[in-house]
Amino acid sequence: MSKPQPEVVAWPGAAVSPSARARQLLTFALRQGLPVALWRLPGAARPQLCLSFSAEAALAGLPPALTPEAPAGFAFFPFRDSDRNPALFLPADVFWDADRPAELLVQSAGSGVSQLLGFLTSPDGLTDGDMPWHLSRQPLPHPASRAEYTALVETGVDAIRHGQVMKVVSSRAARRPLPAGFDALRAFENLGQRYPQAFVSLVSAPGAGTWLGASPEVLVEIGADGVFRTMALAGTQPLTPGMVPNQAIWRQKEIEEQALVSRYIVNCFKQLRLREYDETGPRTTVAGQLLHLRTDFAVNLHNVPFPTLGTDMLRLLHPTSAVGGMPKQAALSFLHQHEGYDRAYYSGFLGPVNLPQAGVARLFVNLRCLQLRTSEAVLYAGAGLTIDSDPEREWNETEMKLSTVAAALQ
Ligand SMILES: C=C(O[C@H]1C=CC=C(C(=O)O)[C@@H]1O)C(=O)O
Repeated sequence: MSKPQPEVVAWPGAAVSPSARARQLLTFALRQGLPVALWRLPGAARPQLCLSFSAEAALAGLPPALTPEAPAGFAFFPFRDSDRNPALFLPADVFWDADRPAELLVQSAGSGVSQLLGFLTSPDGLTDGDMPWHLSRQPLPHPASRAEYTALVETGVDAIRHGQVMKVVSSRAARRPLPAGFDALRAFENLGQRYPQAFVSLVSAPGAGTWLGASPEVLVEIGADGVFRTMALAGTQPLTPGMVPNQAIWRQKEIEEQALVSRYIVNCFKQLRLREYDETGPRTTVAGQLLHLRTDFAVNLHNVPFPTLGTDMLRLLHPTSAVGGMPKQAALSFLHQHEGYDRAYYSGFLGPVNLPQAGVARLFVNLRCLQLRTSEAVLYAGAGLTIDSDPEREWNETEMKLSTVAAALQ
């Protein structure tokens, strides 16, 4: 049976700016206690939004299927699936694209749609104060002090030296007060301007809270061109003034750290017995004020008949060794035992599936992100450890990574 096709409905209210329309849609969702996601794809000028009429329907359990027949919506997946951090897939009951601001794509006419259209007809003057962002009910994560993080790095290097793991990505949370008059939508727009090549997102959902981020890392992409893509992104150094990115020099530590991520991806292809992939890199890539090493992997699905490749690879890849480590299970147990806080949705994945076009999926690793709480933000960052890691350098690296999203708090 074919999927029901969404209907185009004209925006019922005044012809205000795309930003004001996004605020109206967000406000409607939040006041109704519904999940909502707003995102701006890398290189795109304007954002897109997806809203679900039921919070329960967004509780997914499994990673999404990435086939054209699968439901359209927005995936929001934690680092580890648990009752505390449920795996979400926000069905696209309403989809809005700021490139076509006067149109709403609705899945089926019903009471949710009538309420939304009623609200949009007379939304009254809205400000951020009117936006009751969803807040996580989980305890605030413990922010690691410099001494605690240093001890974690030392324990990680020891575990590598003793052969328990080859690589592990140790991370930490940091808490920052929200500035007076903080407006999450403006912060999202600000991140979009600062980081044109990032996947910028603002997701608010019951149970998960509200998350804002600017990710540089594709987890799985199936493009309109029928090409499956993923990347191995690791190794970090600052982009200093006057530096030419493709002349950056990398130490053996970063080369090895990134090569392990590439090897992990190649192993996932091997598990699926797929040999026909293209591998390009590693090359230096810019992510805000940072440089990383990146290898791109691509499979042309027109030439390789493998309809479930996206779904299968997503399930094998997450969490990659760019956020967990190698071997995967040993690294994850190390983190569970020693990291000392709940990553929640940091280093999970997120992005649109079959939205708006069936067969297209864009999933990113949830990096360079923060979680909103009542009067503060929780920021997250990690750094890949190898046998050559130096605790002070790793602390500085997490500081640099935190400053990517901290820019939204200025
Ligand atoms: C884990 C993070 O980054 C990953 C992606 C790129 C470079 C990384 C690194 O150099 O350690 C990490 O693997 C993070 O930003 O929190």
